[in-house]
Amino acid sequence: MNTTMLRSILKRSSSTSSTVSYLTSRGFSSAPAPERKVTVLGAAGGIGQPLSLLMKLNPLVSSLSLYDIAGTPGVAADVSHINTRSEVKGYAGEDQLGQALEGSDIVIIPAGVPRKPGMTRDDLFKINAGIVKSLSEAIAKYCPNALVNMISNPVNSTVPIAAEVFKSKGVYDERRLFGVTTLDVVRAKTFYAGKAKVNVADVNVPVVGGHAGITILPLFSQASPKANLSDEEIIALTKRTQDGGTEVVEAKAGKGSATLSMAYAGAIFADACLKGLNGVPDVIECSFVQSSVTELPFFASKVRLGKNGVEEVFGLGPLTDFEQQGLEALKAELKSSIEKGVAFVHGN
Ligand SMILES: NC(=O)C1=CN([C@@H]2O[C@H](COP(=O)(O)OP(=O)(O)OC[C@H]3O[C@@H](n4cnc5c(N)ncnc54)[C@H](O)[C@@H]3O)[C@@H](O)[C@H]2O)C=CC1
Ligand SMILES: O=C([O-])CC(=O)C(=O)O
Repeated sequence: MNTTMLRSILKRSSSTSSTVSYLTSRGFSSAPAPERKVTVLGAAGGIGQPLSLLMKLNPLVSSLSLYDIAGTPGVAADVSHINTRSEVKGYAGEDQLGQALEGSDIVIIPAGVPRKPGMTRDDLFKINAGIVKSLSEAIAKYCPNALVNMISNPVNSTVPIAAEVFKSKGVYDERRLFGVTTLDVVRAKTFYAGKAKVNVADVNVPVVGGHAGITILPLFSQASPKANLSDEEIIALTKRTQDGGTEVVEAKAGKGSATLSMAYAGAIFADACLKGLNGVPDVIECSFVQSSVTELPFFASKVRLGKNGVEEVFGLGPLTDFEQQGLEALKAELKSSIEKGVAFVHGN
């Protein structure tokens, strides 16, 4: 397939979603944009590979660094043949991690094990906490100013782990650490559009809280365009959004969790970070960040992205009784997941 054909296919599909505009409106040309290095840690994995592809398509990226413990030379060679702006380099094994990270503007982390049916995201803590801790130590050493997009689960704990590592190394800046919750927003938009029978490209739904089960709180009362959905429909949409990850885990029946939709969501979020860094105004996404929106130290809500990362954390806005109950109900679990991450770094 040549570039013209691919562009025309993407153009047609873009009529259903404005969020892929970076793939379409700017086409594949090298729009004048500053040099930006994006590094993917876990680039040979189920998320890492399609995410690397999507980042290769992003004209805001000038250097794409693909790191994994193994398998990255092949992924990098493959992706590097795509005729877009960025130069691609693959790095495999810990002794190449420093080189992979040096000079990064954004580090995206989908490294770690995924769920199998019957597991919760917290069941991944045992393995992924250690992976995230050692990768965060390397980020602190080699690219302490990078924006970190944490995908590895359990996000509710891995983000606090990264924060504690950065604090212990004296490089923590809360504006530069993000838990990627974009997939919850992507799902909420899709499910809402289906139920409300509105064009999915026009839909916006904030999703707040965290990224596991009931800690995922979509605010359908703030969804646009407005639709007249019954209480039962809102309850069902909320539950489906909260269980979206499990829906995929069960459908994949032991072969992992969401990878393609997550790669899409991760590419959307990284694109928003790049736009913010480049000074594009009013870039707003939901993300799990250090927060004073509630009494919890980390919380997902809408944030404005800018040249320093998070420029503004937005409050929750008016909530319905149902959403208020959901908010109160999620706090205990989210608090204990955050504390578990903090305790892990401090060895207790
Ligand atoms: N935030 C979110 O919304 C979502 C998060 N996830 C999470 O993303 C993570 C990755 O999922 P998949 O890509 O499906 O898993 P996968 O197993 O297909 O890929 C993970 C990759 O990480 C690599 N890896 C392991 N240790 C590493 C290390 N120390 N340094 C660098 N790379 C390392 C592995 O070699 C593998 O290539 C999981 O923890 C999963 O739960 C998945 C979907 C959505
Ligand atoms: O459910 C999982 O384990 C992966 C994930 O975070 C998601 O798909 O939202």
